[in-house]
Order: sequence, then C-alpha cells, then structure tokens
Amino acid sequence: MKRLTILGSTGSIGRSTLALVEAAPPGAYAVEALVAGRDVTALAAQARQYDARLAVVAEPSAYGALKEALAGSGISVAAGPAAVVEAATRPADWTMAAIVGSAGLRSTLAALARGGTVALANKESLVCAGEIVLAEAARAGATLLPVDSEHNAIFQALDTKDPALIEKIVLTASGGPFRTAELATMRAATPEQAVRHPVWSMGAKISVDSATMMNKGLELIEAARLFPVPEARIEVLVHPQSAVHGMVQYADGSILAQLGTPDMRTPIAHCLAWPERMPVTLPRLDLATLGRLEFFAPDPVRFPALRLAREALQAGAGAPTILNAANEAAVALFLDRRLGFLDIAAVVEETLGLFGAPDVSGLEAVLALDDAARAEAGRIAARRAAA
Ligand SMILES: NC(=O)C1=CN([C@@H]2O[C@H](COP(=O)(O)OP(=O)(O)OC[C@H]3O[C@@H](n4cnc5c(N)ncnc54)[C@H](OP(=O)(O)O)[C@@H]3O)[C@@H](O)[C@H]2O)C=CC1
Ligand SMILES: CC(=O)[C@@H](O)[C@H](O)COP(=O)(O)O
Ligand SMILES: [Mn+2]
Repeated sequence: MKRLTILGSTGSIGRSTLALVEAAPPGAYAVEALVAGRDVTALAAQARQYDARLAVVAEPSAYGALKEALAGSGISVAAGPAAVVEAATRPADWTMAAIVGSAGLRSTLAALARGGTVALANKESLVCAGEIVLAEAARAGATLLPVDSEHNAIFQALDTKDPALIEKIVLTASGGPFRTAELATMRAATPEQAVRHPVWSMGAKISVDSATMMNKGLELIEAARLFPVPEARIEVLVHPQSAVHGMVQYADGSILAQLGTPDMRTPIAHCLAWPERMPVTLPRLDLATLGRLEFFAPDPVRFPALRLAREALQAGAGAPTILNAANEAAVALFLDRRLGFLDIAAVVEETLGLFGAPDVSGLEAVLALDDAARAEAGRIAARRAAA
C-alpha cells in the first residue's frame, strides 16, 4: 500500500489525483495528509471520503470550521502556514505538490527533505527557487517527478542523460483562449474570458497564465531547471490540438514525442506508478478523428510574456523569482478586475526593469525578493490602473 500526501488537494490537480486513488483497487493507496488553502467544505469532504489521517487548511481563521466539519471522524486537524509545512514532513511514500504559486515552496521543500518521491505540479516553486529545490532533492536523495504535462512528456521521451546528444526539447502550447484574438479584444478581456481555456480544465491562476502564455514562459524556466538542456535549445510551439505534449530531438535526427488525451490524470498516473505504469480509464486519443496536428511559432507581439520569461532565464540570479512574483501579483489583480489583461505582462516587464537580476542566495533571501517584487508589482499595477 502506498501512503500519499496531497498538498493542494481541493484544486484541479489535487482532485485529479484523488480521482485516480478512487479508481484504484481497494487497498492500493492510503491517504496520510490533505492540504487546502481555505476551502474547508471540500477539504473536510475529501478527508472523510479518503479516510485521511490529517487535514490542514492554510488559512488560520478556518481552523474552527475545519475542526467542526471533521468532528467525530478521528481525523487530525490543523491550520496555518506552519501546519501546511508540517503536513509535508509527515511520512508518506509519495507526495503531490499541487499548491498554486510560490506559496507552495516551503511545503515542497519539506516534502523533498524527507527523501521520498515528490510529484511536482507546483511549477512556480521551480521558477522562484529552482536551485534551492534541486539542491534539496539531491541532498535528501528525493525523487522529483514532473507532473506538468509538457515536462512529464519530455521526461517520458528522454532516453539519454548526455546533453550532447539532445539537440533540442520542444514544449507545446495550446495558445490559450486568445490564440487567434486581435490585440483590441485581448485588451478588453475579462477574467471570465481569460479562464475559459480551450482544452484543459484548470485552476484560475494557471488558466490566466495560459491566456497570456506566461504559463509557457514559466514552463520554459521549469524545463531549463529539470532537463540538461540550455535555454537556447528549448523551443515553444503553439499546437492547438494539445495532443503532442512535448518532444525531444536527438543528435541522430530522431524526435521522440509523448501524445495523449489532454487530461492531467495521465501525467499524474505516470508519476503515481513510476517507474512502472498503471491502467487509467480515460477516452483515448483518436488521431484519425482528430485528423490533423498543427504547429505554429508563438506570436511575440500579442504574447510578450514568453519573451520576458526567456530574458529572465537568460539574466539568471533573482530575475526568475521577480518574474514569477510580479506575475502572481498581476494575475491576482486581473482576476480581481483591478488590472487589464494586457497590463499583466506590462507589470511584469516594468517590475523586472526596476529590479534587474539581483544576486540572491538562500531560501529566506529568495522569499524576501519574492515579497519585494510582489509589493512593487502591486504599486506599478495601481499606477497603471489609475492612468
Ligand atoms: N491544473 C492543471 O491542469 C495544471 C496545474 N499545474 C500547476 O499545479 C498547481 C496547482 O494548479 P491547479 O490545481 O490548477 O490550481 P487550483 O487553483 O485549482 O488549486 C490550488 C490548490 O492550492 C491550494 N492553495 C492555494 N493557496 C494555498 C496556500 N497558501 N497554502 C496551501 N494551499 C493553498 C488551494 O486550496 P483552496 O481550494 O482551498 O483554495 C487548492 O487546493 C499550480 O502550480 C499549476 O501551475 C501544472 C500543470 C497543469
Ligand atoms: C495541462 C498543463 O500542463 C498546462 O500547463 C497546459 O499546458 C496549459 O495549457 P497552455 O499550453 O495553454 O499553457
Ligand atoms: Mn503545462
């Protein structure tokens, strides 16, 4: 029996993970801890359904409600950011790190520190603190498995560790809801339009990232952290069908790609069963019905976020931390209708311009930079919104 902890269990990735647990033969998995941000009702229902040992909510004021919701269940209850980290330190064979944003960094590090297997969906922690995350995994002897569909695809297609034999890796992008939209339409885009992803069903923050294509920018940095390939050999191709999730091109001319129905249960199952595979009952990708696979270069004018991420990756040092923090702040303001859609990338660019690429070393310094960049992005956004 595999003991699982799910950080971010009430979100899109968390629910897909629990759906796999539900579909598995009885006794295959046991749930150690479930962690949510503030959705006590969903968390308590999950904890009861999957007989978790511990349920944790990050919002401290939600403690009473969670305790009440789980009264008589025998399930331990805790609240607050420290309890989230504590949950990640409990013994588990496999941890899903699926908290959204750099808020997931400390708990991801705590899960890695135990030296077990961590399935990483929380790409922001790799962007914000890539070196720290990878160093902690190496120090603790932990296994870090990429959940993000493109990175999981590349992980599956990568059959050499020799960087000289890898010509390039390709991340595919759906192009998001504004793939063919005019700039004027994008300027007036509402949160409802931006989160309406054409292919994937995901949380609000990553859906907006897909709409700006910052998601692919974060994924570019994520790929540079995870795979032995320099930035210049990581390519992004818009592929509206989202059937091919990632590709690796080798020195002998071969290209290996991973394809599948766009459903996160497939990459999650790959991480859950790794190094084996497990059966998953999902509609299969039917290429004859799909009929065609298209690939386009991304448009740098309508989607400047991708360029900003590449520049931040090239600049190195604290630049990716600033990019990520400013983006998180700007996306939250956009979702709150306090910033325009096109202003998201503009705020990120201006924040990066102010900070440059400062040297930063150690977790606390990275988190301080994250805080400072968020605050500055908020000021820039307020100025833009008032103009
Ligand atoms: N969804 C997808 O298909 C994919 C997602 N990812 C990545 O996976 C991560 C999760 O995405 P997704 O599931 O879509 O996001 P959701 O918004 O659907 O879920 C986020 C989860 O994190 C919890 N959470 C939010 N803030 C905190 C906090 N401060 N402390 C603890 N828990 C918190 C939420 O709890 P609550 O419900 O209470 O708010 C929820 O459980 C992101 O990093 C995303 O980029 C990567 C590839 C694909
Ligand atoms: C499912 C997944 O991995 C997402 O990150 C997805 O890639 C988002 O779609 P975009 O390709 O539109 O960013
Ligand atoms: Mn992805």
